[in-house]
Amino acid sequence: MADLLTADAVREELGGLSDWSGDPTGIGRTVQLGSFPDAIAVVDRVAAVAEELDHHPDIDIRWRTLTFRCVTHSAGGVTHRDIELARRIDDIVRSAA
Ligand SMILES: C[C@H](O)[C@H](O)[C@H]1CNC2=NC(N)=NC(=O)C2=N1
Repeated sequence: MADLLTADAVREELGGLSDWSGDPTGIGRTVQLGSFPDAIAVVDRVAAVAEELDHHPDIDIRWRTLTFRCVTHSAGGVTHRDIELARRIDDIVRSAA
């Protein structure tokens, strides 16, 4: 489960995550919400999912723009846990947009 994905595997997974970019050192996406409270609400929902998965994204908050970065810190790179977290973040962003 904590196995590092190869560069090819990361590229392949990114093919199914059209808003994400990255490489084996990490994947990320940026999203702009309608307001600062809307952005914080998304962060709050992502926090709940991160706790559920016991896997946490790095989050940069700038007014209503959020940047998520997913990397498995303990493994030192991207694993399937990051891909799953990215999909769950997309679900939340989609329902907030
Ligand atoms: C003990 C617990 O599993 C951890 O320390 C988790 C928590 N969330 C985590 N999130 C991420 N992104 N990488 C980790 O290595 C990590 N470790």
